[in-house]
Amino acid sequence: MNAPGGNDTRTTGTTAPDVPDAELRDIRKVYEGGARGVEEVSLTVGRGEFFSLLGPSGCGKSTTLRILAGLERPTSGEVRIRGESMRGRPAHRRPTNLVFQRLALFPHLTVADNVAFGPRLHGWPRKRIAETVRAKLELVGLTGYEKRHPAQLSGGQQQRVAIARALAGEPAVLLLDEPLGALDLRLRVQMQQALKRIQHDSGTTFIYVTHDQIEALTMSDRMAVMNEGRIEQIGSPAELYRSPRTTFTATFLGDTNLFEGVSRGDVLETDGISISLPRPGRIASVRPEHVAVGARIGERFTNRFRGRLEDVIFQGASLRYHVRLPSGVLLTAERPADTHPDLSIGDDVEAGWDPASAVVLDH
Ligand SMILES: Nc1ncnc2c1ncn2[C@@H]1O[C@H](COP(=O)(O)OP(=O)(O)OP(=O)(O)O)[C@@H](O)[C@H]1O
Repeated sequence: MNAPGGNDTRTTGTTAPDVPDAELRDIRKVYEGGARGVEEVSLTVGRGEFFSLLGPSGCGKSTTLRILAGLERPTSGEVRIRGESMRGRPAHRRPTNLVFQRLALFPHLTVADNVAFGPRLHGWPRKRIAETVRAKLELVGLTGYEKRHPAQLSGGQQQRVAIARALAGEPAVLLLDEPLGALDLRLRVQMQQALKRIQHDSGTTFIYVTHDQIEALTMSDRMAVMNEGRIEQIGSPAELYRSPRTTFTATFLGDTNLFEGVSRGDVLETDGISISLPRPGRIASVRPEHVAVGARIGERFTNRFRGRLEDVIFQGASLRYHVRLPSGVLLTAERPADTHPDLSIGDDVEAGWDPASAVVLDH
């Protein structure tokens, strides 16, 4: 039987396994000239976690990552890695490594020599270097490519070499800044799965910056949604998707029907309609997949309205419906394509949802 939190066999060194791999405490960064990078960012990333920083351009993701890496000094606050303060410690002496969108592979070196570069610089014994190169290339699925040069590899393969190289020095935390941003969509999806597997198999903690919601939702164990230099919410993808606390998180992670109005007990008066909520509140979010639509829908959808079907959008596995209510409110519903009711644009339809599927938001 393992001690609490002590079931991680991947622990290296002498640090207690329950010490988180990375901690940011009240980090604030004001750039020279006064631009605000981040404000009051605090987060804790555990051993072997795949943790993402997600948010729109300029929200402070890269600033946060660069502060962790030691490439940027915080104006205030503290960075700890495996329990140790990183204050005053330069990037090359931190147990972290960085992978960027733009690869920095050495074009004149072979794949094996690229991966061996860091360990050689640190004077590792030859046998250990050879074993590391073998193991890391196996990890990223590039056994047999040792003697090739970067120019002889596809974009995805080059990115795998960059990951193998970044993992060669056994960093405590691998920091990845939009590493798949330059790849086309198909390759990107393939590489997302590959990266997730590499992270899992290596047991290394990954902190991953992306502005792509799907990427963060599909890859992360936990994630932080960032907005204007602050963290809006931290949680597992399912928690954040199902129970967003703010309008920003609800709308940034997937689509939603948002209602804002006057709260009267559990009823929200909004834009000429009244809807029942699971608890009192002024703002509520209802995901399209929770909205039923049909000529008639069941009694259990107590929030039930008649309207005009304005649009039916085929999305492959699902259909998206837009229903305009007489009050002008537009409801979006999404249903599996194989269960779609026989409806045409212009039809008078019912749309509605069970009050329990609404989420009341803070602001
Ligand atoms: N070197 C710098 N000097 C001044 N301001 C900066 C600097 N780097 C970033 N900023 C500002 O800090 C804020 C956060 O930038 P940051 O690059 O961290 O955002 P981001 O979320 O990574 O954005 P993107 O997805 O576009 O890379 C922005 O307002 C940006 O203009």
